[in-house]
Amino acid sequence: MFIKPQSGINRCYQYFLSRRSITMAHEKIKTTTTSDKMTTSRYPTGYDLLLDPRANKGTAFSIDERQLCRIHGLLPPTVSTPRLQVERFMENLRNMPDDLSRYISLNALQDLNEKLFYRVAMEHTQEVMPLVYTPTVGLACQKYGLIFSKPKGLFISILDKGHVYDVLRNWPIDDVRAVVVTDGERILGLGDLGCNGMGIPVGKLSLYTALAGVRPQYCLPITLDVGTNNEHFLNDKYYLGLRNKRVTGKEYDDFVDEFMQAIVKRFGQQCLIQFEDFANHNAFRFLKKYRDLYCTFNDDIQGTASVAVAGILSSTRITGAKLADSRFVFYGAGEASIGISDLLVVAMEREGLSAEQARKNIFLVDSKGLIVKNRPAGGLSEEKLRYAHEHEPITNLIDIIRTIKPAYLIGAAGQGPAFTREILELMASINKHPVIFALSNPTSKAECTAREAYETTKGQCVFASGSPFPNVEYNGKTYVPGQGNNSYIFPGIGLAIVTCNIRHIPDELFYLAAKTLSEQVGDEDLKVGLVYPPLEKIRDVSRKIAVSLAEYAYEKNLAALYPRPNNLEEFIQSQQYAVEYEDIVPPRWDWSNKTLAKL
Ligand SMILES: NC(=O)C1=CN([C@@H]2O[C@H](COP(=O)(O)OP(=O)(O)OC[C@H]3O[C@@H](n4cnc5c(N)ncnc54)[C@H](OP(=O)(O)O)[C@@H]3O)[C@@H](O)[C@H]2O)C=CC1
Ligand SMILES: CC(=O)C(=O)O
Ligand SMILES: [Mg+2]
Repeated sequence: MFIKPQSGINRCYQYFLSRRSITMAHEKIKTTTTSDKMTTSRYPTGYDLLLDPRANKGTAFSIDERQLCRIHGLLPPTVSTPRLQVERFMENLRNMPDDLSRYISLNALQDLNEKLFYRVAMEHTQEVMPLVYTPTVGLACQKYGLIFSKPKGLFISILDKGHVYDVLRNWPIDDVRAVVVTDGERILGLGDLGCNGMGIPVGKLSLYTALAGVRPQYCLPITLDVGTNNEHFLNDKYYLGLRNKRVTGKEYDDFVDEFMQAIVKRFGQQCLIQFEDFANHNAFRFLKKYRDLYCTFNDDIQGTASVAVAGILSSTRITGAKLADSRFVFYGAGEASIGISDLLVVAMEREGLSAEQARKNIFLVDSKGLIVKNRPAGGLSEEKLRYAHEHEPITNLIDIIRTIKPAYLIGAAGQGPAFTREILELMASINKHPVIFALSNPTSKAECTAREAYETTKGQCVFASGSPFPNVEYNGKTYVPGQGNNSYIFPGIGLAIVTCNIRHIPDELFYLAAKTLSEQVGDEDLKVGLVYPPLEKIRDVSRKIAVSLAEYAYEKNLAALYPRPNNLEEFIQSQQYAVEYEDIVPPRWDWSNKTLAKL
């Protein structure tokens, strides 16, 4: 496959892409066959086979395969089982000095042997997820200029304006079905990390595969580099992005427009475009602008809404209270909090309230205090205005809680510890089972820790957090904090979309996903405090979410895969990525053509 050179892209990079395109071309042949066997005709042989992450099995190649593929002697003589390979890798991983080293090592494994990487991630999800995702991915983004090794996605810069499609053509796979895109302006709660934000789409798409079984070849991480306002990076010699302040206004908007159109031209209308970690002032605008034109959603607004509402629905099984009778205080009034509030309104409507009545139960707090109609500082966006109360202004969170007396306190401000001992005690004095969600990421930005929440409320609270916390032993009981993170939602949504070609993503899908997720929480989970299913079940949970979304999509004529599979669950399961290595068999002699047959 020939790749047209792009000006400004160095030759090594071109060389890498052309090598990878050969690999991917092989991959394409493989995915269009029903056979589960690899033949030597479809994969590189010799040393090149060991450099192809999709085909490489490392020490698990059998002796026959080694001889057939001319790699005999390139590996030590003992053949490992995949199980032993996983154990060996985990042993090494655990011996590493810190989490950033572990992140780098996992990244390297993904580049070397993709199946082994996903086997490790699937069999050790609890241990590996915090390394490829929050919190470690936050640190990895901050250090991206130092640790970047091989491209895992596309960097499209504002200098490519007018040629975005040409850059997309450099991606060597045509059948891309899911793109996660960021412009790096609001990476977790860490702010503007510019081009270094690439770690986020890469991590999110790894979870598409590890948590839902979306095939990795369908996934494409993209960073739009329009500059950064982060002075630290502008002065950092290792920073890899453009060294200019962010381009804004019409030029930026036109660039994003061009990007959206180019994705459709390159990969088709059904290609999912997940917006991730755009700053507030762009996230809501783009969602409104593109939601009816493209197969797109904003994970920070809609995915987060879905996971939080799932946790809220589960929490009612512990508290016994109806949502309609509960008050909610959100610390933070941005993408996450507004998204959750809007979906919460839908949930309360299902309990019989009108939208207006539901909004009366929801109180948002932003950097200027409680959101009220007669705010002296003014400046309420359209989204905030929906939740503005007729109330006197209050600026202090503890005073707000004292006045509102909420059952739920949900943190998504990205400001770090804000739920003080006094606040947690106050919540416990108002409620038998206060619900405390500390959703901000990474861990350093969480509003409180799991231990602080359980200990201060004497084990009475229902707790979840955006980044994981270890179990807490308190008063002879083990509490298991759930991870209220959109990673419970977006992989299942992605799986439904890529398998059933869902063209469009209405809000209802996020409510459905929340309900389906909450229904997967068992009584035994609730007993230890979990409002989400345990991570070990995540692949099944994601599939269940995908099935319920696909059913809805077929009902509403939104799915383009025809004919509709009779059994959606079986069909979706059959499409999930398998980590088992494929056997390599010699090409068969085709007697009719007297040639070596290609399967
Ligand atoms: N667990 C999960 O799945 C997810 C977690 N998050 C996390 O949530 C956090 C926020 O993300 P997002 O909503 O997208 O960000 P936004 O920038 O959209 O919103 C941040 C909000 O916090 C408010 N805020 C800032 N400082 C304070 C303060 N001192 N007191 C009260 N409010 C304050 C801002 O106020 P103002 O409007 O006045 O500027 C704004 O409303 C991040 O840490 C992110 O990682 C996000 C998505 C998913
Ligand atoms: C989880 C996530 O999407 C965020 O913190 O931005
Ligand atoms: Mg995000």
